[in-house]
Amino acid sequence: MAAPPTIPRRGLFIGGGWREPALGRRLPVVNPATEATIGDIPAATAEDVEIAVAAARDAFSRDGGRHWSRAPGAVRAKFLRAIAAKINDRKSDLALLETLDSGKPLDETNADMEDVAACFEYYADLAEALDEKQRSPISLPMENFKSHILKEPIGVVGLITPWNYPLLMATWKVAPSLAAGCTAVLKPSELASLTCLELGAICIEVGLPPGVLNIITGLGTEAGAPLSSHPHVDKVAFTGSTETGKRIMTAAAQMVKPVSLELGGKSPLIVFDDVDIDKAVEWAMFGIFANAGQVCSATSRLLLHEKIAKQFLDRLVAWAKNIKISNPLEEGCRLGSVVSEGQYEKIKKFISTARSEGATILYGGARPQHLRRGFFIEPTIITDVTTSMQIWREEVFGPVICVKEFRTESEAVELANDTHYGLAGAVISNDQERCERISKALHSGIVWINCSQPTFVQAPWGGNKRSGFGRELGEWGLSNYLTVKQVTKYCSDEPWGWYQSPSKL
Ligand SMILES: NC(=O)C1=CN([C@@H]2O[C@H](COP(=O)(O)OP(=O)(O)OC[C@H]3O[C@@H](n4cnc5c(N)ncnc54)[C@H](O)[C@@H]3O)[C@@H](O)[C@H]2O)C=CC1
Ligand SMILES: N=C(N)NCCCC(=O)O
Ligand code: NA
Repeated sequence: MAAPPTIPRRGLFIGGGWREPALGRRLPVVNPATEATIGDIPAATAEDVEIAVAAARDAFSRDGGRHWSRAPGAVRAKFLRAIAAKINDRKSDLALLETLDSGKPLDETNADMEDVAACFEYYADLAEALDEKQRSPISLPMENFKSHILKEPIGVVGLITPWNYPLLMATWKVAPSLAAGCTAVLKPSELASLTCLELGAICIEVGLPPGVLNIITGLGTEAGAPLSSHPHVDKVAFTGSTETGKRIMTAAAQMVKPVSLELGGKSPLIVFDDVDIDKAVEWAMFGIFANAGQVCSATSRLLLHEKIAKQFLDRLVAWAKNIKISNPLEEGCRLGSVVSEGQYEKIKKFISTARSEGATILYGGARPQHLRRGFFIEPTIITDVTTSMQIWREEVFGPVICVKEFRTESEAVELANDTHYGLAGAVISNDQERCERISKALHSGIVWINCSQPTFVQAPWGGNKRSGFGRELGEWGLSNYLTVKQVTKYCSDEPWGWYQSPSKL
């Protein structure tokens, strides 16, 4: 097991430097795998939001935007690449900090740090490519006119992010918004902010112009809410719960401020009877037990063809028993703790409600016996589920999968779409045409075929229905932070000639 590092004591990152919160308050940092308090983070309030937004506004318009918002994309790309390089240099200490803060297995946080660096690199490329896309002509039906397009940064953006992939979810917003030329105020989750604060330290090291990125930690109600309603914030991008998403959209609506929302999910995984059972079981496990199921796209509803259901569940239980559940710093850990006591209690409540509604806890459902402290929950498999049960309808955000059987393809699709959410869906079958049909029939923004969860920075990410709207990642992620301006020019020497000219006399 790696030695725990000391937890850096940071301030709020505003205007290029550290600053104590106006009210001087701090919040404890809890390691959920040990329940120990291991440090603290600043607790920003509306006073700090004012200062951070002012710093971002100033950075947006300083020197007419010459050094950032109107600079060539290549200038911004240099900073994004420098950040990526620092993330790579510090990969293992960042992974360790994030594991201590969130309970995620070290192998997962290491992979996440690689994704963080790759995301900064990717948007550096897109920032450069943006220069070539400027002034693209629009063809008009009148030759007296010429028109072209400018893609401009939307302004100051508020980025409010969750704890499940603390630095990665922040990066999905920070990298494209800075690539676009926006300046930003990031508000990470109070449950896991350590690595986002380290991003502030990295911004200092690479000499990012002051105020381009500001990072304020604190509670949602105290720091997130004033950010989402701030009149000088031009857009809010949010990932988190559907309830908080509604609040943010309501606050933003008062100023007709655009929002993009990446919210909860209850995504299905459909398994047909023509599959290699063990391969399919492993994807089903990855879809719900990776990151202890605290994934918005987790495939938490398993739909099994009745012909293979029994055999599949036997193998699923056998594989689940084999998962290494341990302190997330231990080598080979595949299931750490969940993020907090609150989340732990919430998951246990979901399991007890399922039981009292008549479902069967086929496997798991409790604290692993060998772990006395920490917010650990066994991988949990729930059967005998009806479509009116809470466990079928609501997002658990824990290592809990519920199972139903189906007979026909159309029944599978109907069950899969029986949800208010629409983030992701997955199908496993050897019949490629069937997979194609199902990928069209699922009401979701993401479909995985013969897998669940692999995520690539190049491909669009986001949902439908109550999973939100807007797409992150890929070129869509950049468009989120750009506005499109048309510039139309009259280029004839002739007068317009609509009104009659008065006589000259
Ligand atoms: N879709 C996803 O990726 C996530 C979904 N969730 C779901 O949400 C449940 C609750 O978890 P929370 O951490 O409480 O999620 P949350 O949605 O409240 O938190 C996400 C972010 O929003 C901020 N926030 C909270 N209230 C706010 C407000 N009124 N205005 C502006 N910002 C606000 C939080 O401080 C955090 O930075 C989880 O059990 C899970 O079901 C949680 C995290 C991520
Ligand atoms: N990096 C991977 N594999 N997944 C990201 C999931 C993002 C989310 O929960 O919103
Ligand atoms: Na924590």
